[in-house]
Amino acid sequence: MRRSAAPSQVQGKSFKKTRFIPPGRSNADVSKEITKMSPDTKLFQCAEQSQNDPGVCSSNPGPTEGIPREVGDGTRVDPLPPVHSASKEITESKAQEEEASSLLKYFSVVWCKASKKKHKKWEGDAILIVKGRSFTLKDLEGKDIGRGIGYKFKELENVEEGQTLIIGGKEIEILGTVSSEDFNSGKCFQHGSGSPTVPSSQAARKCFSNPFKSVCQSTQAQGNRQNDCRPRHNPCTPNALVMPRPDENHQWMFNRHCSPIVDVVIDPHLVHHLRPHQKDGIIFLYECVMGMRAVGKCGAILADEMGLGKTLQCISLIWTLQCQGPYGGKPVIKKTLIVTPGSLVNNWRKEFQKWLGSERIKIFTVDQDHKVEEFINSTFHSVLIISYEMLLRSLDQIKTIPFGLLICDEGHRLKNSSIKTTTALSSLSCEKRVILTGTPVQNDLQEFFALVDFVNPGILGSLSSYRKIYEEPIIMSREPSSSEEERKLGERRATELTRLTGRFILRRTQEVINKYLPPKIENVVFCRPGALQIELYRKLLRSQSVRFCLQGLLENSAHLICIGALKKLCNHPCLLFSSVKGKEFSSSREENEERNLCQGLLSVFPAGYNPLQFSEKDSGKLQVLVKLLAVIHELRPTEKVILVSNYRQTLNVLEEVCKRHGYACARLDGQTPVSQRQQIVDGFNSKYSTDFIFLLSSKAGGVGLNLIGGSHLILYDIDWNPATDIQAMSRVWRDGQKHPVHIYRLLTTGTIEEKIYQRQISKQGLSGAVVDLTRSSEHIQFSVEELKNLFTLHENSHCITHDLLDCECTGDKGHTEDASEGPVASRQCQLGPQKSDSSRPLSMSQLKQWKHFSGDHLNLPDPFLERIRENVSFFFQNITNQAPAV
Ligand SMILES: Nc1ncnc2c1ncn2[C@@H]1O[C@H](COP(=O)(O)OP(=O)(O)OP(=O)(O)O)[C@@H](O)[C@H]1O
Ligand SMILES: [Mg+2]
Repeated sequence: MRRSAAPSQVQGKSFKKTRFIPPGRSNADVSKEITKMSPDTKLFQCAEQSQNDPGVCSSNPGPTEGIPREVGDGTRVDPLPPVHSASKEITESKAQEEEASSLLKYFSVVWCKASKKKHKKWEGDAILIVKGRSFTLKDLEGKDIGRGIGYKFKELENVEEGQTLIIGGKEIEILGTVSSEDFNSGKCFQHGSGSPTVPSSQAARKCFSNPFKSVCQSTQAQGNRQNDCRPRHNPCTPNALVMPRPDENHQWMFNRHCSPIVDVVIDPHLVHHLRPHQKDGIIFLYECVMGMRAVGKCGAILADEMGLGKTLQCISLIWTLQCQGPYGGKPVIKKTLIVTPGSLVNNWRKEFQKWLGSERIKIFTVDQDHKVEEFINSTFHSVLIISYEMLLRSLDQIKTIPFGLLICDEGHRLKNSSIKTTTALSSLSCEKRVILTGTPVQNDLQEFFALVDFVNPGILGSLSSYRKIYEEPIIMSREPSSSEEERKLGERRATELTRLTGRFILRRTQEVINKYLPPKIENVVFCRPGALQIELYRKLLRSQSVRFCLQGLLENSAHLICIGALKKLCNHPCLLFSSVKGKEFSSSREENEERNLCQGLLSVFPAGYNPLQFSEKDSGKLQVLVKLLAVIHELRPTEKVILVSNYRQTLNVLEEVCKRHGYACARLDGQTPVSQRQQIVDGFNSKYSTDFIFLLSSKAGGVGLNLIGGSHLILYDIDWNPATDIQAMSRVWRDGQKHPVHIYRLLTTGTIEEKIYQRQISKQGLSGAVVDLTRSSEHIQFSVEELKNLFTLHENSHCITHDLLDCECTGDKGHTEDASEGPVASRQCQLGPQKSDSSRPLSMSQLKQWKHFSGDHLNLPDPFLERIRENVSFFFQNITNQAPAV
């Protein structure tokens, strides 16, 4: 050991007698500290040579003094300490050198600035990493707060528990060793995140075998309390769903008045309806919000796939917590706040009514006529349902209400901690927070942090520590250039992050309810473009704007205008015509550019063309649509159709088609007042409805709606973002649907629509992180190569998507690729490989396994497809659940 560097020699005797008052220790410990400090206190040199201990550096001059060096990550290190004489260095054995390089130890330490002050306090915890002949000191946020290299192996090897050292101007005390397992997983950095007090709900449930025996023992002492502490529902009935009882830790923390423990039992009226996964989900939610899964944290993320009944699970939780509690039977909460997209406010009310009737619980929904004040003044309403928009407007009032539980429906919108809504909701004092989302939450590590930190603030530390401890190592490990060591560290950190957050995130996939659902027949239909469409398409591709785009000469969003024009043309040429005719006086730059682009096309339209009297023959897809509607109407007169487009103008065209053919229709788009939306949905779902068609703008109202009144869903156009389409498709194939569900995705053969579809299902589209409803196409970047591909019309192919699949068939035999051909490609979650997930977009190789036929195929297996074949060049079809009797 370097005696020359001992504090007694460097800093004089006063330092030797330094008295520490470490946080949380009694004065009795101080004498021990002193003994530890001297003479064994070791002095190390470090990167963070503090200004106030110059003596450390200069006390022992040596050969390398004054030459700054760099450590691995480029950090400049102060001059190496003159630790040993040159001759000693030379005599160090080679074997020792080798030993040194394999030395790797981790210690938990406390630290404070080294000073001569009498009364010092430890300033924080840290992790000391001793590696080879160097050390690094990291705070619990993962930040380096000290480092140094070039020590003698022996010095570092002998570091042990209880020692007090000075390194880089910091005084540290070694508290204990940290296993490499705990370091690699990042566990040693976790503070305050708590560990599960209940390992699993299964284990917890075991202790219920005889609830009356141990629970609520009616001793004399409990006397009058006996009646209060009986479970609200009998936990002994065969189907009783009993919540896990709190363990001793929980009781110690929350049962301050030593009330008797009472079983919390879900209302049998609800249990009767619950699916098995919903029962598990309710136990999960209960454990989370009661703080039984992570000490001191009461949040949960329920990320079940769309249609799994997240609403019912929450209603069960609310109803239970508002009436019952484990301590003396006292209700855990009094009031609940549910925040949801505007179009779902009334859906929530309906679901409450559906499952609990109107007497058990009083719901208050905020709208134009019903303000938050009414809820504040009401004594009998206990649940407030409000839209995100209204919440922002009434935040000050909402803050005054002591909500016990906060539920954020479609909560993936809180993924950005800096947006207004997240800030507003975070400012509420309510600790029990639940996020509901059907969208996977683990695809982006920063968004993941925001959601987790919202429900359980601080559980992953600060954002900067999260980045250092999890995000950076995980991302680094996925770089092709990462070392073996980096790869392993990243994997371990990812595993640990999953373990840590897995306690309060639950996701189940569609498969769990498949058996309760009717068959689903999905079709991708490639429609031949009409003659006018082809002519206009060619002309558009030859336009100056497109040529400039391909030469990279146009700025900003010019390519988006060209893409927009092509998409309109695919829907119907009349939409292009209207872009010129309807907008002569537009002041917006985009509209002007679009008008200029389309102006040159007018000569292609027949003289006297009137867009309002459009012909169905001018659009391949519209022709297919008209025939499809006719055959559904004819073969399934009692069934109804949802017709989806992303554009209001297209919905206008489709509405006009409905009128022409005498089909009654309902419509919901971005302009439909929020207050009317549920009524429109209910009207359509009702068996008394005379509407045959529901026109839906997927962007406006797709999320969360139940449109089980319809069993045929036609996606008229395609969005860049597969999540938009997946959301729309999930509206019909869900609990309550009685008929086999038919889904038709219409694409115009050889055009940009096929390219968008390919992008949706190819790796490129997926790695662009578009599996997310809140991302819009404006953020998609295109290379010139990609634009060239987008701006090409393939006139001679039946289906360029099929051509890309490398499938050997010619589309004439109803070909299906052997499903055993290999693993199906899917997007990797940043936390590691995921289970199959039906809300993820289809991949190319999955598509290859679908049945596929060319339009010329002789025996189409489906009467609906048979009727439209004349205008169709290719079909893909996939049937989930058993084959329907079509
Ligand atoms: N156990 C059940 N039995 C019958 N119907 C159910 C059951 N659970 C839920 N449902 C019904 O299933 C439909 C879908 O439920 P819900 O709207 O809660 O889905 P979700 O999980 O919120 O989906 P999304 O992510 O699309 O919002 C609703 O009509 C609901 O009433
Ligand atoms: Mg929902």
